[in-house]
Parts: sequence; structure tokens; C-alpha cells
Amino acid sequence: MAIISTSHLSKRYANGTAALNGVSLALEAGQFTVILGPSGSGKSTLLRLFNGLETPTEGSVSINGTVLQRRNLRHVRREVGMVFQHFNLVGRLNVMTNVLIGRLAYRSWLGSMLHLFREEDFRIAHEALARVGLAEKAWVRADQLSGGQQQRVGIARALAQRPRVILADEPVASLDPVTSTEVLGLLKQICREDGIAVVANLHQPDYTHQYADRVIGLNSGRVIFDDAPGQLTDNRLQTIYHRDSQPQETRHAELALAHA
Ligand SMILES: Nc1ncnc2c1ncn2[C@@H]1O[C@H](COP(=O)(O)OP(=O)(O)OP(=O)(O)O)[C@@H](O)[C@H]1O
Repeated sequence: MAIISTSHLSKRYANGTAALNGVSLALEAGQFTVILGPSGSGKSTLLRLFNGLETPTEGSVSINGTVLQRRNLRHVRREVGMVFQHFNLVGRLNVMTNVLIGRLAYRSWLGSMLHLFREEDFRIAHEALARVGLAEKAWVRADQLSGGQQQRVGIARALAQRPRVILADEPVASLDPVTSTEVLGLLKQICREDGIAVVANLHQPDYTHQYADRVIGLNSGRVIFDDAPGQLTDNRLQTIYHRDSQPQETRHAELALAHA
């Protein structure tokens, strides 16, 4: 069964921008999916709809067979871990506390407010940190870590949720190439070992060959490519990054950047 599925999903923002148009997808467990597309094509909107941060204008999103609705949001969302470009850690808190934040959805409202964690939460958080190779940094302030280490903490926080899905919005855009491959390698390993569906928005098509099982190309809010990375020829890539109103030089610059 698909872990994430969407049916005729559309999103129009209050200012009238049509960010997504009729997207129907089924993403499988244990699959690493990369979403590519030019700036403004709807990649972030799609991920935000996957975890209920945005509500669809039309269509629906299901996680593990449950349609996301306002009333089940908290329950369903805990199955969906998020990893962000700028890590979204609380810098003045230690690493362990940042990872424990991934456990909040399993605690009562009061427990969450008071940050009352159980022994089990500490055990799960510690396991997650060990998994990303940072167990010895548990009591260090998060802002004392390197960017790559902070992103690993972000992944550990997602893992502490015991998720079925990890959504990664530009997870390596702030990292150097070596660290980027380490982070993507870690996500791929987790995807395989835990049978988690990983969905990552990337600006670098070159990484797709190494990490993606499936590539989805968005343009103007529509899926215009959905295939294995081996099928991503230069022509198809140009189609994904095509913009009607864009001068040719800008298009070439965007493609060159994407290949950098
Ligand atoms: N909160 C919002 N209100 C209004 N319009 C929005 C909002 N968020 C995004 N948009 C618009 O929706 C469209 C899709 O944006 P989105 O951020 O999903 O694209 P993206 O492919 O992730 O872009 P990038 O690669 O630059 O992050 C864009 O035209 C954007 O300006």
C-alpha cells in the first residue's frame, strides 16, 4: 500500500497563486523520492500539504490510508517527520532536548507544554542520536555543532517520531558537497533499513542518480516527469526546468546552477 497518496491535489493561495494543479501520486514505503523543479514550481507546497501544514483547495492527501483532516492532524502528523534546509533546531538548547522535541506528539498537551518526557522518550532519542553518529554530542548546545552535524540532529529528531515518512525540504541546500552526500546517504540508509518513505525536494538533479529511486518533476504546479532517475535525460531535465516567460539566458543559468 502507498504510504503517501494524493488525489487530484490542488492548492491556490489566498492571493490567487495556483501553486499546485491536480497532482495524483502514490509514494511507496522504502522508496527515496526526489522532487525537482524550478523555483516556484510548487515543491515546498507539495511537502507542506503532505504533512498538513497547508490545506488543499481541492483533492486530498492520505498518509498510510488515512485522509489528512483537521481533526486527525495531530495523530497523523506524528507519522511524518520533517527535515529542513536550515535545520530548525533551537540553538540554545542541547542536542538531546532538540531530539526529544520529536517525541512531543506522543505526549499530552500539558506534558508537551512542560516538556515532561518519560524514560522511554530519552531511550528513543538516544537511539536516534546513536543512529546518526552523534550520541557523544547529546549534551552539547545545538548551535555549537557544524551545519552537517546540525542536520544530523534534525534527522534524529525526525527519527525520534518513529515516522513512516520523512519529508526533507532542501535538506542539503546549506551544506558543502561532501557533507551533502553524507546527509543524503544517511537518509537513504534510513529509508532502506526502516522501510520509511523519504521525499526530498532538491535543487541538484545530479544527486538523483545516486540516491533517488524515483524522480518527480514539477513545473507550474503540475507533475511533468515521474520515473526512475535513469530516465532523466538532459532533454527531460530541460523540460522540467522550462519556463514560458523566462529569458533563455536565465533558463541556462538555472540549469547550470542545477548541475553545479
Ligand atoms: N504562503 C503563500 N502565499 C502565497 N503564495 C505562496 C505562498 N507560498 C508559496 N506561494 C507561491 O506558490 C508558488 C509555489 O511556491 P513553492 O514555495 O511551493 O515553490 P518551490 O518550488 O518550493 O520554490 P523554491 O524552489 O523557490 O523553494 C510560488 O508562486 C510561490 O510564490
